Amino acid sequence: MKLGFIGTGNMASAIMGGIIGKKMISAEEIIGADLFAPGREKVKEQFGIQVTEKNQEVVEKAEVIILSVKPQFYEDVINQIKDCVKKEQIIITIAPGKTLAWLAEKFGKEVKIVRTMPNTPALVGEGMTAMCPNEHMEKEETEYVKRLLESFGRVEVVPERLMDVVVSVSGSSPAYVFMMIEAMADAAVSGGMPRAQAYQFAAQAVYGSAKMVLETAKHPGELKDMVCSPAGTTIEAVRTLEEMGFRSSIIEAMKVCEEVSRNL
Ligand SMILES: NC(=O)C1=CN([C@@H]2O[C@H](COP(=O)(O)OP(=O)(O)OC[C@H]3O[C@@H](n4cnc5c(N)ncnc54)[C@H](O)[C@@H]3O)[C@@H](O)[C@H]2O)C=CC1
Ligand SMILES: O=C(O)[C@@H]1CCC=N1
Repeated sequence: MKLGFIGTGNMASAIMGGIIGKKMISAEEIIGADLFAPGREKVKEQFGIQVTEKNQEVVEKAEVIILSVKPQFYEDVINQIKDCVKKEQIIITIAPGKTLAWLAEKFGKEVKIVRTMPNTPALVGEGMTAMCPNEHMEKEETEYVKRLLESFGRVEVVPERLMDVVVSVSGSSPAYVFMMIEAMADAAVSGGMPRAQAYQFAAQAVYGSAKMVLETAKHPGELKDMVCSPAGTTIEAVRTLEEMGFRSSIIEAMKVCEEVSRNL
């Protein structure tokens, strides 16, 4: 087995979908453990991976292990597996707030760890992941993990101090973007557009706008100005958004998100 997951919920499924979809690792070489039987069966059926109820079995069989349980369960899981983890295995963490220092203390021995923060667009190969290897990772091992993570989107190695910011700007942000798409579609429905069509229009507009930011390297403000014709429709929408605190509500929400991550 090349890859193992402890916890086969939303984020693990998104990563599995991305990795298998890009043929980076085949489903037969992936094993996942979950306490919850229907959760295990779901990924077995959806992706064709091997599943087990025993976390230790994942550690016995996999070369790279992703700890994909909620942060609150990290300590229990680490206590369960730490004695079976071998020196050459690589542990990837995806939980907010769980620092490399905390992880090292909980494992209590030399373990290769890469702290990461992915996001659910991994499922469609458009994830954004930050990674931060510990001191026991060799250069080639870090490169291998980076390639693995790149199979489901973009990856950046960042200093660990930025990890809580990453949670708010990319780990959690798909939720805010989905809310915006939902709200945009609701307004379009209110204007008479059928709902399915409204989601398509709203989502494609968000997707295309994001692509413009990434591909033109222009300042987002300049791209916004390009849409606003004098005395036109858009500038009135922009004025209303400013009046309703659109940008400050996003900034404030993200500061709270960052703070929660720091304290988990
Ligand atoms: N959902 C997201 O968008 C993102 C989640 N994350 C992180 O990913 C991790 C997992 O989050 P989700 O997938 O959203 O949660 P989830 O609740 O969908 O999945 C967690 C899974 O772990 C299982 N589980 C709980 N205790 C276990 C144990 N002791 N042994 C084995 N399995 C156990 C649960 O049954 C569940 O299926 C969390 O640390 C979260 O912060 C990181 C980035 C994005
Ligand atoms: O909500 C959470 O705690 C996780 C971390 C980033 C996205 N979801």
